Amino acid sequence: MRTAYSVETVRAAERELMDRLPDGVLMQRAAAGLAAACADLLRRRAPGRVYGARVVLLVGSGDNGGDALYAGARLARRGAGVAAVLLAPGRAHAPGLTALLAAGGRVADDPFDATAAADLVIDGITGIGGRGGLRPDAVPVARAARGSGAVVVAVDLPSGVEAGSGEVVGEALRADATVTFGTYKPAHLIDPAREYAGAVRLVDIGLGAVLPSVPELEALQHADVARLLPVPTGESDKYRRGVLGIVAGSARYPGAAVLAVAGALRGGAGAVRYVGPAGDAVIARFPETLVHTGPPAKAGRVQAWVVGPGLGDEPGVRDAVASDVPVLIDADGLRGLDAAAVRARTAPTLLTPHAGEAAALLGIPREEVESARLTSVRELAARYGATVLLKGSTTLVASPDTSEPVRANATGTPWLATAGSGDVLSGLMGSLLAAGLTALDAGSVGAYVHGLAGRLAARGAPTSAEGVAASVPAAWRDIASGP
Ligand SMILES: NC(=O)C1=CN([C@@H]2O[C@H](COP(=O)(O)OP(=O)(O)OC[C@H]3O[C@@H](n4cnc5c(N)ncnc54)[C@H](OP(=O)(O)O)[C@@H]3O)[C@@H](O)[C@H]2O)[C@@H](O)CC1
Ligand SMILES: [K+]
Repeated sequence: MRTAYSVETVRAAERELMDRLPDGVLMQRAAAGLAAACADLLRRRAPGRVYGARVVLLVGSGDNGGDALYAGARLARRGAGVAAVLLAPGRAHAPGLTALLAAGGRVADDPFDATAAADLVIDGITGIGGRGGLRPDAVPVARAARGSGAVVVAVDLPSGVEAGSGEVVGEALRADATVTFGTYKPAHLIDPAREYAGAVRLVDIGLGAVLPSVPELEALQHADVARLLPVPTGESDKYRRGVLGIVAGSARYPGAAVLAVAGALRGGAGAVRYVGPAGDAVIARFPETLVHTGPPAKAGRVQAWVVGPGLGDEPGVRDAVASDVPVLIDADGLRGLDAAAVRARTAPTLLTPHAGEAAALLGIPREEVESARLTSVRELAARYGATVLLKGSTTLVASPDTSEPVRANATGTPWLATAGSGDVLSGLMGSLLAAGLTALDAGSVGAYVHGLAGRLAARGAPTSAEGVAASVPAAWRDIASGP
């Protein structure tokens, strides 16, 4: 599990730890880890060593620049040629600068000449103290660094991203790798910032001992998902594995029903009951489906419902919402959803909007959701008293219980942005709900498996929703077989 804490929590923990340690110890730990990571990266590039490599430090006015200066001093002591570009010359971290100069480093005469010749650039412009994207004076230098062909290593965070939300307002410096300290921050797990960070390495500075036990955000990894995937036992029959009811499809969109059923069957449901007007299309593709044409309430026993994919104006949402089993509501099911009725439910509810649907539910413009995804998913969960999965390049899943961390999933691929892929995801998560996973687990495990299936189906080329569904077993096997 990767866990992330808010900037406020990180700062409080750092204060507590600093009180127990001699001055400067934390920054030295950070700089040592940063220098070691940079040395690794230099060794992987021609000429394959630290000695003689050209390293440029981009140094802002805070401690993030201090980390860069001390790491630069360590690399200079190992024979690298280190030049510091001071973006706020009078305010650069003074002891760090002294250490760099004492180790044989220098201040760059011209930032553009220095970056053009660099093998490696260490971005120490801003870390958790940065606000509002790169400032205008930093932008040309950052662009020159990015365009230089040097490896760019971000200190703690790519400068210009919002540490606590993963937003990027204005310009940020895209890194090949990021070295962070003590704990991940939300920006390492949430797009678009996550994407700016490149490969993230976490350096232990002893913060774990003083961080609260519950993080703000977490991202499941293979081993976590493997533990949560339902596995049938000798005693399992179809009811124990979970019967999922699906209310989906319409005369106009029969395919959505077929794809939701495809996702559900690959998600391990013991049986799938389909309710709606697309029964013929469903049976033609999946003859094992139990088809029902009346209202959902009369369809027979299920352990969970999925309602909404391709539903158009077909009825059925109210029946599912009124049921006493877990319900997943997606797509057309979310239109005009009655918040009071959802809040009154006694069994778990999982809402799975994309940004546009989330915006409609919140009554705000889509761009506002896109730019504040963490806040939006939490707000929706609170308003509806439901678990909410907000789709996107990083999917976020929030429980209405605010003591639970929000889950972030980044296994997806842009190739998943294809018609019907969301219908497959609904069925898959519905199966997991029917198998007894909590809404938070069903949402985050479903998103993880679906994202991986998308990658396996695409392998760098376009794929279809059917292809994604067909790749779910391979993704499942990959996860279950361990790291
Ligand atoms: N605390 C610890 O124990 C440890 C902390 N560590 C390290 O400290 C970092 C946090 O340091 P920090 O708090 O000094 O803030 P930091 O990220 O350097 O930036 C703030 C400075 O930048 C400025 N500035 C703001 N926005 C800007 C912008 N858009 N563009 C340009 N400039 C901007 C702002 O100045 P001002 O607004 O006054 O002009 C302010 O001076 C953390 O990320 C980690 O790397 C590690 O050593 C481990 C131990
Ligand atoms: K940085």
